[in-house]
Amino acid sequence: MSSLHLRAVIVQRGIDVTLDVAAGETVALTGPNGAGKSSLLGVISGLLRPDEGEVRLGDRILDRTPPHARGIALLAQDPLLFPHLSVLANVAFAPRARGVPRRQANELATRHLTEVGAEMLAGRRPTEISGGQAQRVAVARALAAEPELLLLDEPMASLDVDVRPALRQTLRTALADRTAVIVTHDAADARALADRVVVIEHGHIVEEGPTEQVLEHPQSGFAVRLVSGSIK
Ligand SMILES: Nc1ncnc2c1ncn2[C@@H]1O[C@H](COP(=O)(O)OP(=O)(O)OP(=O)(O)O)[C@@H](O)[C@H]1O
Repeated sequence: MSSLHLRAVIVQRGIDVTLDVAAGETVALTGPNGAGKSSLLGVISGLLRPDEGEVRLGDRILDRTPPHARGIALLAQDPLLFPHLSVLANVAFAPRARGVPRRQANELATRHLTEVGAEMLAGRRPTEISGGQAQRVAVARALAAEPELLLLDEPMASLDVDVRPALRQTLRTALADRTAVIVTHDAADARALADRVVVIEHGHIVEEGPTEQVLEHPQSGFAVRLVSGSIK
C-alpha cells in the first residue's frame, strides 16, 4: 500500500485541490453535488487530465502513466461485472491479465471472494446474483487486482438501504490496512470506514479532520447537513 499525493487544478470546473492520503489510511471525500469529487477521482485514476497538478503514489509520479498501469482500482456505483464470465472468472480476471497462471489466479480469486463473504457465489453468472452480492463480488475483484490505492465512488448508492450495513462491514474489513479514498454522502459510511473526512464545496476543500472530529463538531455547511441527516 502506498501513500497518495494529489494536486489538481481544473479551471473549467473551478477545481483547485491538494490532498494527501497516508499509506494505509482511508479518506472519505464528501460534499454537495457538483462539488468536484468525481472529477478528483478521475484525475487520480488517470481518466481526466488536470490543467495543472500532480498525482504521486508512493514515490511514483503518475501524470504520464495510463490508467491501467497506475496500480489503482476503482469501485463504482455499478459493479460492472463481465456478464459472460462466472463470478470466479470475474475476480480472477486481473491476476490472469498480469500473467498469473489459471490455477493460482483461481485460488487468489477464491481467497478474495471468501474475504468478502461471497465464496458460495463463485460458480454463478452475474445475472444470477443480487445487486448487493454483485457489489460484494466487485469488491473482491478490486482487491484481486492488488492495487496500491483503492478508489470507491459511492459504492453503496445503488443498493437497497437494508443491504448497506452488511456491505459496509465487508468494506470496513477490506479497507482496514489499505490506502483508499471513498466518495460518499452518508455519515454512516464515513463513521464506519474513514480515518479522516475531507469536505469539498465548489471545487475547494472547506473542512478536513479526523472522522470523529468532523462528525462531532462539523464546521462547514455541508458537514452540518451531513451529520443532521438532511442529505439524500
Ligand atoms: N464532463 C464534464 N465536462 C465539463 N464539466 C463537467 C463535466 N463533468 C462534471 N463537470 C462539472 O465539474 C464540476 C464538478 O463535478 P463533479 O461531477 O466532479 O462533482 P461531484 O462532487 O462528483 O458531484 P456528484 O455528487 O453529483 O457526483 C461541476 O461543476 C460539473 O458541472
